[in-house]
Amino acid sequence: MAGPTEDQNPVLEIDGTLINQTNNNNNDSNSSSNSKGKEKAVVLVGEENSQNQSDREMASIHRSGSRPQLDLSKAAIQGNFEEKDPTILLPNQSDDISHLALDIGGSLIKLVYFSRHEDRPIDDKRKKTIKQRLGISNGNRRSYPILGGRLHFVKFETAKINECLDFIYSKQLHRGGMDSRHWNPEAPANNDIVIKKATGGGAYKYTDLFKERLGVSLDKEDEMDCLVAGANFLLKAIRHEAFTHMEGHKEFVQIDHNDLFPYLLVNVGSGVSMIKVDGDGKFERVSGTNVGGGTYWGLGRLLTKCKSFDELLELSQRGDNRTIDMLVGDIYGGMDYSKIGLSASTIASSFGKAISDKKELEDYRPEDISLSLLRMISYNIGQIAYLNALRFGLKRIFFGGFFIRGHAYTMDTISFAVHFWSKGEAQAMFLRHEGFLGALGAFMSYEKHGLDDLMVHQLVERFPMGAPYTGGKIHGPPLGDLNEKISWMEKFVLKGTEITAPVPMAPPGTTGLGGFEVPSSKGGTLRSDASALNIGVLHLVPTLDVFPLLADPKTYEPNTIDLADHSELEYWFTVLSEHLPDLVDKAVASEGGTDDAKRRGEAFAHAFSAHLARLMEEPAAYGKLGLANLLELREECLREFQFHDAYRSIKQRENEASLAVLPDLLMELDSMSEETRLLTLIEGVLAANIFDWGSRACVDLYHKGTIIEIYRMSRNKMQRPWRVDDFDAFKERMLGSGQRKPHPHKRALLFVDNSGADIVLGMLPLARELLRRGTEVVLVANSLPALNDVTAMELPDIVAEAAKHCDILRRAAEAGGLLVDAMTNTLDGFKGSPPSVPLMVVENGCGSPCIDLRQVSSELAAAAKDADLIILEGMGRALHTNFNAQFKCEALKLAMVKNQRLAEKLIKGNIYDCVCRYEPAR
Ligand SMILES: CC(C)(COP(=O)(O)O)[C@@H](O)C(=O)NCCC(=O)O
Ligand SMILES: [Mn+2]
Repeated sequence: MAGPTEDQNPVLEIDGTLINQTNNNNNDSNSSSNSKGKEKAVVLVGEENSQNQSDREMASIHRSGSRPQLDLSKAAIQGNFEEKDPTILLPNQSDDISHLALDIGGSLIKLVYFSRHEDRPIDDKRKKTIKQRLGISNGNRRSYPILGGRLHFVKFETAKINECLDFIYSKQLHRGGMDSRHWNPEAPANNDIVIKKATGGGAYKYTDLFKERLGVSLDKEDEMDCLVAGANFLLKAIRHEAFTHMEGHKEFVQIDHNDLFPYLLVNVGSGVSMIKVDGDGKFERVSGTNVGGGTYWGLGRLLTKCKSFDELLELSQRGDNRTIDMLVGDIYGGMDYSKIGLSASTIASSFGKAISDKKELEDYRPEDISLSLLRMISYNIGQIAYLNALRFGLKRIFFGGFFIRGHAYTMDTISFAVHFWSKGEAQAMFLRHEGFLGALGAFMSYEKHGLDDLMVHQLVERFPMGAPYTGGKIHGPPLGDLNEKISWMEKFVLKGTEITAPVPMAPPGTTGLGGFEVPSSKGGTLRSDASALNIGVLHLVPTLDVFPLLADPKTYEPNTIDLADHSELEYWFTVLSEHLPDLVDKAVASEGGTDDAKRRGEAFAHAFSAHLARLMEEPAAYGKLGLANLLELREECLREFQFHDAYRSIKQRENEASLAVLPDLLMELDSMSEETRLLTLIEGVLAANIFDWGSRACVDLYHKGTIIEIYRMSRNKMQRPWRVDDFDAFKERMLGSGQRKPHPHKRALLFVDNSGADIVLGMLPLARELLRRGTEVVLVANSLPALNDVTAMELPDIVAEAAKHCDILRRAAEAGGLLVDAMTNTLDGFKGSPPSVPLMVVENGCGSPCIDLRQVSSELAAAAKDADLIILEGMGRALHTNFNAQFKCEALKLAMVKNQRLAEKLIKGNIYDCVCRYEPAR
């Protein structure tokens, strides 16, 4: 396995005698007080050892445990229908508010429920002023309450309906909250009759049981209506919902919303329905077959004595159908029937060998019987589906229903049949939420819930760990609190395999040439919840938007590195695994190092490792996987175990130390010519980007020397040309050439990265230069913490501190609403100047070191409208993601590459090389 190598060969060397001197003097920020200019700038980074009281007491950020609910301050609005994104808020209600719909089938109960977790609103002045400044109106899009919350998918065996009822009860999903038609937040929780939407035969069969046990009346919805509504919703709203599966290879299909209809929906449950879908609510059941999942299970049970569907499926993994199926080769003496295109291995007759053999049932292996049966039924469904697609001229066929269960072999077999009969013209596609179409459709039948209006960028899928149900499969009673979640995690770890063991999936080539080979994953056991783990919780975040300056959102791909390449996946898997112990230490320290924090730290490590293991086994398990997703998953996992900001004290210390040397740096900059200053500023950004606690090589450096050494050395390494060096083009745009003086940019969006030197000594001075030139500056920072990245919440204080030493920053921050009280006593002598262009701060909508510009905060989208320059800074935002992104306006991508492998791969360079990529407007 390839592993990180850069720390064995560090290219960056620290000179002088202080290299091995452990820097314990964390408070030594005064050592810079006499320094002038960059050579003497002293900023200290210490060991992570002095978690002091004030750190612990620092106000923690109370946000959603997951993707930020971006408009928390509006939470108080409560149903003002004029607002763009009004939220439903129950006063005095601080817990989850939940709603549900059910699909009660013959074998499984599928439950979709919604929870709205109420976050404590933050009194964030920045938000109010930024909204005013940017003129974010709350006008148009919606005229009714919108869901901001989460959609959960859970399933139970119908035979164990009591477990389902217990679950509903313990989650209080049976209580009020909506009437039969629409959300009704004002409805008293103890309504006498509560009506819940349900579909499937069980909605009739179990009416009384629901009434008796939960006091709930089931409002029946038509099954076909629900299937179609569910499928339409998923195909429109989830980016990586549909995929093809051929010969073990899974590929996600980007569905164009405007070109979705018509399609054939094949729902394979106990029986099979084939539905031609022409639009929302427009469909016709054109065909079906009684040979479906129930047939496989029923016949299989009789023939093999298997106790469950999953057991039967698992058997098939080890089967060889040639012992029981009659093949073309059996008839043609081992030869192909090539004249009509049939290979010797083609099944001529399912179970055909059984007629001629003088064998009894006991003489056949149950494994072979199961496989033969599975292929017979899958081919048959695939073939009938194709014929119906042909009949109506439909290009696309989507297969759903619980028969498929994400089972590689089943999907391959169906795909092969469609491919074979259509001669490659038609394609079978599968849905990640295959089993939940009906339940989702029933949920959608509540009017005016806003779901049908959600766009693909407003849904974020998350994969929680440490809950008793993962991706639809219940593993125990629901958990009341974090403590129970951790206990559950510990139990799982003790048990050993269940959640940490990867799911064995058939490797590529499952069906082999022509789809007629036996499964190649012999001996592997299919986990019963193999498919269940493939879906997470859908977070509905109505305030997310597509970044409007993307040149082409349709072709935009945030990730530079595709982890479908297994060697890449292995490499990054190793990097993240090796970083884990240090991260856990930091996380635990950030919570005061208590026993509780240690326990949570361990649970986090197990949960994250389990995710990594799962993804190593099947990279596409959670949808298309890029490096940005892995890095985000880590942050999400931390938040799930309530580590809100693992690097809080490090960030604070580095900010203070950097702010202490800022005046010297500014003074030095002001003494330079315009041209030298611009170069020094860009150098400064690149050099200061070395302060990155996510890079192993950098963290090793911090342990070897003081920050002044690192910073000085980093700046000394800045000789041009950089590995990617478009500085001259950027300079020409900024300063012109000869007599030509270019017009300044109107508004620049600066996507900032790390705290400390990175923001204070790198990006803020650059922002100041732009302001000085008359360009409005918007600092775009994370909504939630990730590593040592600076957040939008933290920035106003940093700017205010910096503004004490700088009149340009002060006036701009005042104009931008960042400073409420005008300050006096400024140091750099610009008093009496005219009002400044504003300096603003907006949050980007993410809590990750990377940024997916298809899903940003609405305030960033609003700020982007007038921007003509984007500056993306750092490895996460400018290299791992967006390195290849193209924009409608000018873009400058600045980063130091702090990983040897990435440097080689991306820029054919070495660790600590720099990227300064300038791209004119498209
Ligand atoms: C997590 C990061 C993207 C953060 O980098 P940044 O955006 O702060 O420049 C980067 O540190 C990273 O890719 N780290 C993992 C690789 C390594 O340890 O070498
Ligand atoms: Mn960073």
